[in-house]
Amino acid sequence: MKLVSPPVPRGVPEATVARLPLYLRALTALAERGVATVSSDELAETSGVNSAKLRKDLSYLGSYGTRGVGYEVEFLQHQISREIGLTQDWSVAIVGIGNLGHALANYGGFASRGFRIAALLDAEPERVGTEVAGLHVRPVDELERIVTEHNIAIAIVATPAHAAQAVCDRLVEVGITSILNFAPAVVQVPEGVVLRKVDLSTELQILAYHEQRRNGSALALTAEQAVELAKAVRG
Ligand SMILES: NC(=O)c1ccc[n+]([C@@H]2O[C@H](COP(=O)([O-])OP(=O)(O)OC[C@H]3O[C@@H](n4cnc5c(N)ncnc54)[C@H](O)[C@@H]3O)[C@@H](O)[C@H]2O)c1
Repeated sequence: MKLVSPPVPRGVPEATVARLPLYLRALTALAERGVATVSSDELAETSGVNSAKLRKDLSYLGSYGTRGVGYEVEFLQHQISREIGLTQDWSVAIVGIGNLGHALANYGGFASRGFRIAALLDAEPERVGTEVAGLHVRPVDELERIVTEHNIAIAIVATPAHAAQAVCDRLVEVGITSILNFAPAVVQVPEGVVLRKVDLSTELQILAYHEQRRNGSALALTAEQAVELAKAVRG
C-alpha cells in the first residue's frame, strides 16, 4: 500500500528522530491494550525516556497533548508513523547473504513495520541462485536492475568489512540514498546519503564498561595481585 511519504521533517534533531520509534513502540503496545489516552509521564516511562525530553520531541511534530488528558494514543501513533515515513511500505535489499544476511532475511518482524525484504544479493557464485527466506539470491552485478525493478529505497550491507566501502559506493551509484551498514568498517558516503551503522560489539563493549564499573575498576588489583606486581617490579 503506497500512501504519502513525507520525509522526516526538516529541523527535527537527529536524536529526536532516533527516539520516535521508541514512542511508536510504546504507543502501539498501549493501543493493543485498548488505551485511548496517555499522559506524557506515562508515555515517557514506557518509552524509557525522560518526560521533559519526550514533550520537547513531540512538540517538533506539533503535538502538545491536552492538559490533564495527555495524548490521544491512536492519533499520536499515526502522527509519528507519518513523520517517520511508516505509512508506506519500503522495499529493502540485503547485500551479503552469509550468516547475518540469512538471519536478517528470515526475520519476520520487518514486514509488520512496513519493511519488505525485496531482494538479496551476494558476490559469491555459489550463493547466487540459492533460496533464502523465499527469495533467490541474485548476483551483485544485477544491482542496478534490481533496484529499479523493486523500487528499492533502503539497502542493508552485511558483507565482510573489507568489501563494505566498495558495496556502498556501488549502492550510491545506482541511486540508493539510505544504507544500514552492519560491517565493522568506516564507510564514507557522499552528502545526501544517510548511512546508519549497527555494531553489536560496540554495544557489548559499552555494557562491559558498565559491568566493570559496577564491579569496581578492572584496573583495580586484588591484594594478592598487588603484592605479586610489587615483587615483580622490585625484581
Ligand atoms: N553489526 C553487528 O553487530 C554485526 C554482527 C554480526 C556480524 N557483523 C558483520 O556482518 C558482516 C557479515 O557477517 P557474516 O557472519 O554474515 O559473514 P559471512 O562471511 O557469513 O557473510 C558475508 C557474505 O558477504 C558476501 N560478500 C562478500 N563480498 C561481497 C561483495 N562485494 N558484494 C556482495 N556480497 C559480498 C559473501 O559471499 C558472504 O555471503 C561482517 O562484516 C560481520 O563482521 C556485524
